[in-house]
Amino acid sequence: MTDAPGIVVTGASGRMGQMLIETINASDRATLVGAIERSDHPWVGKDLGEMMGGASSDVVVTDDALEAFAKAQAIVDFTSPAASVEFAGLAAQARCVHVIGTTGFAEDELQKINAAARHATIIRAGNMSLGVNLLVQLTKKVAAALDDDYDIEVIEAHHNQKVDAPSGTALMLGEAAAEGRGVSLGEVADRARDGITGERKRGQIGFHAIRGGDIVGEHDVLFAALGERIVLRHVASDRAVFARGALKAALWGQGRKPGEYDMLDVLGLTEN
Ligand SMILES: NC(=O)C1=CN([C@@H]2O[C@H](COP(=O)(O)OP(=O)(O)OC[C@H]3O[C@@H](n4cnc5c(N)ncnc54)[C@H](OP(=O)(O)O)[C@@H]3O)[C@@H](O)[C@H]2O)C=CC1
Ligand SMILES: O=C(O)C1=N[C@H](C(=O)O)C[C@H](O)C1
Repeated sequence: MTDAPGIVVTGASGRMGQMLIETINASDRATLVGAIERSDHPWVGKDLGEMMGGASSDVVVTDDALEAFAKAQAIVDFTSPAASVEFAGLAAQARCVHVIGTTGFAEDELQKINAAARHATIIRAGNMSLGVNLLVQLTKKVAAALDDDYDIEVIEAHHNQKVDAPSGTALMLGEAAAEGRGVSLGEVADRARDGITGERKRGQIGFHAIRGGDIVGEHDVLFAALGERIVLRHVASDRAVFARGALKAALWGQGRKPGEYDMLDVLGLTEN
């Protein structure tokens, strides 16, 4: 018998799903107790270890999320917005901590997650790495120190399988810059330049998305003024940084009261 919390990974066959499973299996602080895939997925009903190309394991991949969640203390979920909204309801029913790494949510989906957090402990962040969360705080500080003479642009690069843009991280960085400046991101964001756009408007925060090859995740926040530029940069070269953050979040959430938290809370980086 062990005190290590039992964790279920959703989207087990995905890029992050497999990385999370390896990270949990390598840890002595948590135990993998379930793996979820959609009902029509070829892994369902099969041994997880074998599906990942290794030795057989104690876990059989299932499409019955509620049954799996009922045996767990935490769910780690990097899937799709629609799936994460559904899992939030089920995790709340099962009284599990729900760690959400999924990005690309629409406003109404975020509201549903927020509603689930009235009954459940949810930790959601568009990027679970320590480095990006530090960059978020730095971005806020630099934006607060500079005026609108400094044009802010957020540039992100990802692999060619990514389906959402701007990335969740780029939006976190844009929010941090807007907060530092004391403005609402919704009012100053410029997410699509094409054709005769006219001159850049003072105070805008621009977003640019590069997609290619196997780029894991790269983010620059550019502050450009007359005669100088400041660039804050994070480069992820291994998805393990996200998986380690997600596992840390699942452990941090144990015994925490219901509510929606983020990685700044988990990492103790929230400013008073
Ligand atoms: N917050 C962070 O630190 C990070 C966030 N991400 C985000 O995580 C998400 C996943 O990324 P990635 O792993 O690269 O994507 P993948 O497409 O490789 O994996 C997603 C997995 O989720 C599964 N899935 C989707 N819907 C369901 C469902 N209803 N039930 C069960 N499984 C489902 C997919 O199955 P199927 O193939 O059948 O659709 C797939 O196996 C993205 O939103 C990405 O932006 C990624 C890295 C870091
Ligand atoms: O889809 C990805 O791969 C990533 N998604 C996250 C995002 O949207 O920012 C985090 C990371 O950059 C990788």
